[in-house]
Amino acid sequence: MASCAASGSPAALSYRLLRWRPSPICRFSATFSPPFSSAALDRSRRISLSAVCPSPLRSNRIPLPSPPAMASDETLAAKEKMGLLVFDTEEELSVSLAKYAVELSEKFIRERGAFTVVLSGGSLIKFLKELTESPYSETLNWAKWYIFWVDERVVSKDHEDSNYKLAFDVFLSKVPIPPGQVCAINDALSAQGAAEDYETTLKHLVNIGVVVKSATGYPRFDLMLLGMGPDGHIASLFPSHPLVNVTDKWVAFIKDSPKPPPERITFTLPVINSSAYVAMVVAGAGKASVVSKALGNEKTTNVLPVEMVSLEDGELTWFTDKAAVSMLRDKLSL
Ligand SMILES: O=C1O[C@H](COP(=O)(O)O)[C@@H](O)[C@H](O)[C@H]1O
Repeated sequence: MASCAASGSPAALSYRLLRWRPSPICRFSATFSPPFSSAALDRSRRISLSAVCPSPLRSNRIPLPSPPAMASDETLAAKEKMGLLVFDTEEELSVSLAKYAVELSEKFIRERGAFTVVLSGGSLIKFLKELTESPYSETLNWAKWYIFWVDERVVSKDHEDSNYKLAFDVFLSKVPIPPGQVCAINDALSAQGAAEDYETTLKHLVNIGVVVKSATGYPRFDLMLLGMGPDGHIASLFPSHPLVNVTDKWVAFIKDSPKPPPERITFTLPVINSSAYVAMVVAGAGKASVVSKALGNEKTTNVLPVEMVSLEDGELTWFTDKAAVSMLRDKLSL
């Protein structure tokens, strides 16, 4: 079994009694014309907000460009629900991401007594460091957090390639989330076995109400923290790989990942798209051209996995830095 023991804990069982009621999704309704900005926005261009939506969840979001005339209704709807935040520095990005996570943590714990958070590996993890420091390290209700991975490399948990190890070293070892609520893969299994086992664990957590079930029957995580590779991959869903089309599984496995190591497990796209909130955390010039393709308004035929993120009933926010949006900036005249 995947290593989280939440299934047996009394705390987890008590969630069975709680009913999920969808909370109002924060929509970005205010508009402002950027000067291209960043953390300065955080301080000086804060948009006044309605009471239902605390600030970092929707402030400072730069409206994305209008989709092409040929765009489908789905694309249009997805873009309407997207927001883009641009920061001068990675430090400022981390601070804003921490505030965002804190507000969502408070919201979900208040509403249903638990907060389910899905991590990626890679560069995303360094942006969580802020959460391990004061004041968040002391004030957050870590006992109610449940941690999952959107993808994992099929290696032992102490291997340098392990997404679990990366998250543990930088984040999890520094905050008091109960170990039984950290759902890592069973690293003794094959790729297929680990994917099936992780899905079984998720199904159990859905059954006992720790993880919410979406209207379409997939697990609906409260917050998914995604990274994006320079090729436009998210999780272990790679461009042109058949895994991007899988809809009959929650967790799939791959043995020919173009990025090493080759064996991995990954949430499928419908699980990602069932999330309540997704933060797409992308920094650095190496990702500028893919950011430009994903967020620009040109019509292209080769749709990248990152462009397939289109939440059913949730809110997607891009947390970026200036370097990552450098090519988009020209297109948008920011
Ligand atoms: O292999 C992976 O890559 C992506 C992107 O990583 P990054 O270092 O370019 O941000 C990551 O999101 C994923 O979890 C990981 O397994």
